[in-house]
Amino acid sequence: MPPVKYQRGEMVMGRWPGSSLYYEVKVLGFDSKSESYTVIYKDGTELELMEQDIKSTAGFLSRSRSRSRSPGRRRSGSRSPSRTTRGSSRKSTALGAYFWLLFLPAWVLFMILQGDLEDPSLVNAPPPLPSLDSLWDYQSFGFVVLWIVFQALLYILPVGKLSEGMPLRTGERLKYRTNGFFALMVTALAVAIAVHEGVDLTYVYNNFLQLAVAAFLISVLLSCYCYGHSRNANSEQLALGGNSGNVAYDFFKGRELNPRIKNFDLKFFCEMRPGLIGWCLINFAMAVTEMKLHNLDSPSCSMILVNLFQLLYVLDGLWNEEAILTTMDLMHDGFGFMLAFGDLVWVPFTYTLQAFYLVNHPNPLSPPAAAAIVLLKLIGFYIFRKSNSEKNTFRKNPSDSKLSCMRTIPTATGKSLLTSGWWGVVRHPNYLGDLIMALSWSLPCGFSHILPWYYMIYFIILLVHRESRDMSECKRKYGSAWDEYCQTVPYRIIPWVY
Ligand SMILES: NC(=O)C1=CN([C@@H]2O[C@H](COP(=O)(O)OP(=O)(O)OC[C@H]3O[C@@H](n4cnc5c(N)ncnc54)[C@H](OP(=O)(O)O)[C@@H]3O)[C@@H](O)[C@H]2O)C=CC1
Ligand SMILES: CC(C)CCC[C@@H](C)[C@H]1CC=C2C3=C(CC[C@@]21C)[C@@]1(C)CC[C@H](O)C(C)(C)[C@@H]1CC3
Repeated sequence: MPPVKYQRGEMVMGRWPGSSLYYEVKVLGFDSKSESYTVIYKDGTELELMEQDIKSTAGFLSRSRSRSRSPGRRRSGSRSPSRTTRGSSRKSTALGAYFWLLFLPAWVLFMILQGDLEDPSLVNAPPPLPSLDSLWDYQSFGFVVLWIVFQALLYILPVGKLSEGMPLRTGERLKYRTNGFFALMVTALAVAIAVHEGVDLTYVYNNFLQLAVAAFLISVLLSCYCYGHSRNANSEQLALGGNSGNVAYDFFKGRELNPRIKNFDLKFFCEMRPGLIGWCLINFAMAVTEMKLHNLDSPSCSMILVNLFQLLYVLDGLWNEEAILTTMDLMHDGFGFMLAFGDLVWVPFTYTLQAFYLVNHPNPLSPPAAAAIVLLKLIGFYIFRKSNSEKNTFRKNPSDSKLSCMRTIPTATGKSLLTSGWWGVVRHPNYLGDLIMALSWSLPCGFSHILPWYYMIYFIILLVHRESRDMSECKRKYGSAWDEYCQTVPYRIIPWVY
């Protein structure tokens, strides 16, 4: 056996995988079987490196001093060592951010205006633009602020469990008040009382655009606040992806991983409360509007299905609120415009488009068609729930007795990867279940227009992109163990297809 060149605890220069950049790392150990060193970077990333990817610090520094930044502080897009490539990739990253900052709000505006048309066919696109002053309404803004404050009050109530998040780079675990289900129940009660007292929910349908504009303004203010807040954050509190140094890009992606006002976690709150619960309230308001507009005694079958399916999705998310703590957004993404806008505008005002569409575009369903759609929803829900629960239980306690018969692959980080159960079928079984459910949400709206299929199309793009992002992230984290997992489980989302 060759002698071990670098000793445990020694500071050396480690090559960042896939690049020719070297950073200062600490040697944690040597595995004689794979002949690789486990090293830890300054930002807490642990990787396995071969000897040829390591250089002694003394020899290296004399040659190049300037390359010793930790990867966490690297400019994004700087994987290539060449200056010109770095410059141009930073420029395109910034351009991309400007594009999304303009495109996303414009897209929501387009969808709402298009959905409002009597015939929302693409041949009638683009819809006429409303006047600027008709977009702003004090009352709508007031309602949105009230809604968020109400949800924030429910969130801080000392009711429900205090759950621990995944360990941060510092090893610290943040605490989260997981009382989302309670918040939904109290909100449902408050809405029931309001309707009983004569509050007219058709207001939501009639002022849908103004409410969306108000939520958009709040998301912009919130993103600005978070960007400012991140200026006081230390490097360990910053997300790995949102610190390129380019203002537009960092504003969009979010610099700080877990911005908090005392114990109030802005990312967790926004992702799980105002938008998600607002989605159910808006759907319900659409059902009420449909009844009023068409003089119905009850909402149409399609409207009931869309309402119940999406309500089940939100109920499930809030019931298993703790599981969000092991998702990519909570563990890795910064909180910036993308998530603030996504949570406060995108979710409540575009995920409700099917219900919004059905108000003026009824689609009668035969009982067998309705039964088939319900069955599809249940299959999707089963796969989604089982796979998310398997992963969450495993991440919380890998030796949980419920998982004793599961096969796993160990990784250098100490975490293992599940290779049986749903995670042995495809690499993202939770996405598969989610996509089947998305299909069941669009089917009740029929095939006359593409608008109610928008969610399905968007969701395929989102999840395919998320999957490849997660793949690179896992490859970075787990190295060869991830390759082994990919060989064992060759399909990404759909068995034998993709
Ligand atoms: N309705 C909507 O708009 C959206 C819904 N979603 C849903 O949210 C849920 C969460 O999604 P998301 O955060 O994207 O991804 P996942 O919940 O799938 O989390 C991915 C992480 O899981 C861990 N992991 C991957 N493979 C394995 C394995 N074999 N064994 C154990 N752990 C593994 C890795 O993290 P690590 O190893 O570090 O623990 C990986 O980074 C999904 O159900 C998705 O469908 C997502 C986006 C939008
Ligand atoms: C604006 C962009 C184009 C896209 C923004 C994406 C966000 C809207 C989504 C990113 C991950 C999400 C999750 C849920 C809602 C949508 C966002 C915020 C989720 C809370 C929905 C309910 C589920 O049960 C869940 C698993 C808890 C979801 C977690 C991810």
